[in-house]
Amino acid sequence: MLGPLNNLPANARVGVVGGGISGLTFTYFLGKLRPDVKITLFESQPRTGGWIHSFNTRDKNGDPVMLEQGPRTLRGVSDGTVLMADILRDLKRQSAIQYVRKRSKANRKFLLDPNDNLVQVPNSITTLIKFLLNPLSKGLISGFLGERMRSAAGRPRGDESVHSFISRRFGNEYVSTNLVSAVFHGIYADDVKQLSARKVMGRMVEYEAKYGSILRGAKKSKQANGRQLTPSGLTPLVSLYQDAFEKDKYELARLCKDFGKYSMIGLTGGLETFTKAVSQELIKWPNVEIVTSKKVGKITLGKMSQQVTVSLGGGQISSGFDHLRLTTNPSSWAELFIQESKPLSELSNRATSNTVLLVNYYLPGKDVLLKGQQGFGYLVPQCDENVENLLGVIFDSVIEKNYKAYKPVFSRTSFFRTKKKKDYTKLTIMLGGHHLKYEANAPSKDITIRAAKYALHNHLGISLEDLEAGSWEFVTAKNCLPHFFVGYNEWQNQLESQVLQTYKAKVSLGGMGFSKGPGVPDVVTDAFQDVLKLTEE
Ligand SMILES: Cc1cc2nc3c(=O)[nH]c(=O)nc-3n(C[C@H](O)[C@H](O)[C@H](O)COP(=O)(O)OP(=O)(O)OC[C@H]3O[C@@H](n4cnc5c(N)ncnc54)[C@H](O)[C@@H]3O)c2cc1C
Ligand SMILES: C=CC1=C(C)c2cc3[nH]c(cc4nc(cc5[nH]c(cc1n2)c(C)c5CCC(=O)O)C(CCC(=O)O)=C4C)c(C)c3C=C
Repeated sequence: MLGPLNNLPANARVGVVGGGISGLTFTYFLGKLRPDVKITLFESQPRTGGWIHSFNTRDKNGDPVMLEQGPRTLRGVSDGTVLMADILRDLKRQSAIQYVRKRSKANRKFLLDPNDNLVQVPNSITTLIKFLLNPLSKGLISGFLGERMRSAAGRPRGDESVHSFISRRFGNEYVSTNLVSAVFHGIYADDVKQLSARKVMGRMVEYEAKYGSILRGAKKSKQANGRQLTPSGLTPLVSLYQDAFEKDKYELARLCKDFGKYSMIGLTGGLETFTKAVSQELIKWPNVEIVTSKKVGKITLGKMSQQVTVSLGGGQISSGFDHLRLTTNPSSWAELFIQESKPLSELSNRATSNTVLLVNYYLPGKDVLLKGQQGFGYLVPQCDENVENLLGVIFDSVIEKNYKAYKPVFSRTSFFRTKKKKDYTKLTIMLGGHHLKYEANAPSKDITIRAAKYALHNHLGISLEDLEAGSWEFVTAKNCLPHFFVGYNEWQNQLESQVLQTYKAKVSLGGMGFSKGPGVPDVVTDAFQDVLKLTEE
């Protein structure tokens, strides 16, 4: 949240809407910094964790298997990841942390070319040559060579789409539709022609505004900044965290240094290991109450008391909050604000979101991915014909097999060799996203699994026999990602200021739609920053 927030009075009551990682970490930071504050967290589902869902099931042989039905990895170079690792250490769960090295096979990413072949995103001279020879690279060399010379005069005053921005800077539309669109499928499940350049590539937009070119800006800012660390080896935000919680500087500096070297971080048992550990901790705290299976409805502000009330369905209400934190998807807020302010509710109506169809495939006893296919997974650009509405496929088994256990120097290492696990294939096929906007209803489970099989057979050459021999799971992640439309930042500022005004700075906005980015580390950082604002003296 960009705006200022009121300081919490002593013994204040705070409500938190949403028990995903945003709501849980907000509650954790606040409950720890201010034990006098009584916090109630409301979650509409029977479980906490939100989109973080490591689903424990059994394969066809009855053996246990964990399938990620949401996020699975965290950026290494990220303050939020450092904060999460430190929380795990506090909860004595740091042994769950694992990482992927930058040079690991699991860090190889592929794109699907128009002939349904995988082409590797370059990480060496050989892969660069292959990549440049692929039809997907059309316009890339000329685009790059001319980028510095290309005038910024056509720059619009306001926002524009990612497609428009990239096409202007690279002097053709191919770079956007063939390459950039694939990357944005793998973060926002969205269409480059509908995504806000300012929201999702703000830094590049700033480079153009300041230096007239993305490449010139990137060079200048690299020379100027690098990764900024304080003299103690902490980033500015981790330094604030260290100060707020009186943490050991050296241990945090070690995390910042180590994680900066890793391409991604995961957790044994899946990312839900984190949200479960935090939930289990919070239920022990006397100042925290977690209320599950309760959907927050309308939010109102008492005229006399100036305290916030929420309705919980069936005529139930919960009142007397000095502050309410919203961490849910902005596309559901119009109905929350309707009773307090119609204009605010109407403004919220502008928010929409994307739905992802998620299919998990698990085959025990065999790795069906070829040697050249071993990597993180592949993404599908918008230029591909793509009858399946595929966004991309993640190769979970490759990631899992290439994880290394994170062992800080001061922890004890095991001298016992771990037993070699049996081979297997685990893939997550992600479909839908913006492609679904043109369909009246999301396709059924059967149709979606059939589309996933078709894609795996055609793109990876997996035999129909192996596909039939595996276990299949399907989940519709309905409205799981905010749609960052052109003009989003302006809308966000407007909505924030109207919320602050309407609810007298007693309601704050967090979660994916209001953090710096949509990733797990971003929402955790955002939760911490807003807790600081509420508790600063
Ligand atoms: C398919 C997919 C893959 C992803 N992959 C990655 C990845 O690899 N790396 C990464 O960093 N990020 C990834 N993300 C993003 C990541 O999932 C989010 O950053 C994170 O889960 C956001 O957490 P949250 O708490 O803000 O929101 P949510 O997880 O959406 O939690 C919100 C909670 O609020 C509850 N709720 C909703 N309405 C109400 C109401 N009215 N009253 C009470 N409760 C309510 C919901 O049930 C939910 O539990 C991915 C997202 C998706 C969908
Ligand atoms: C290469 C295959 C990938 C597919 C398929 C994919 C699908 C997918 N991802 C999201 C949402 C997010 N992904 C994020 C990070 C991320 N995703 C991939 C690759 C694929 N994603 C990589 C290599 C990474 C970076 C590594 C990591 O940070 O984990 C993020 C976080 C972005 C951030 O800034 O931190 C999100 C969010 C969706 C919705 C999706 C469905 C198609």
